[in-house]
Amino acid sequence: MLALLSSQSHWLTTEERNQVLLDLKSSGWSELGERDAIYKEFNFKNFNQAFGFMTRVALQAEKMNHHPEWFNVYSKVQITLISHDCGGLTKRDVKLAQFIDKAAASV
Ligand SMILES: C[C@H](O)[C@H](O)[C@H]1CNC2=NC(N)=NC(=O)C2=N1
Repeated sequence: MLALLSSQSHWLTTEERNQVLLDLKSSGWSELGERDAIYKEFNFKNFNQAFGFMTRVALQAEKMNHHPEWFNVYSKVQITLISHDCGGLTKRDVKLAQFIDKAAASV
């Protein structure tokens, strides 16, 4: 059962987690205090760019069946990533965060 759980949830080992958090923090993500989640704010030139970015992220999220918590006003997009089924940060969050950074860089 434990093996099943860990393979389904893609938990990070402590070592992976430390390395990954270091990388994510250097690219502007931060750890949330109240939950085991990561957060980043993106600012674009206008709504069109912000929503184009969100569209690309949405398609990837649907493909991964892993969806962001996000908030958009005009050119600003605030994103929180957490694996709800696990109640914490997993490899799926890391993978989506990396996709999100690439998508934001290519706007
Ligand atoms: C039923 C469906 O598989 C689940 O609700 C998925 C959808 N997307 C999800 N996204 C995130 N971030 N966490 C989840 O636990 C999650 N669960």
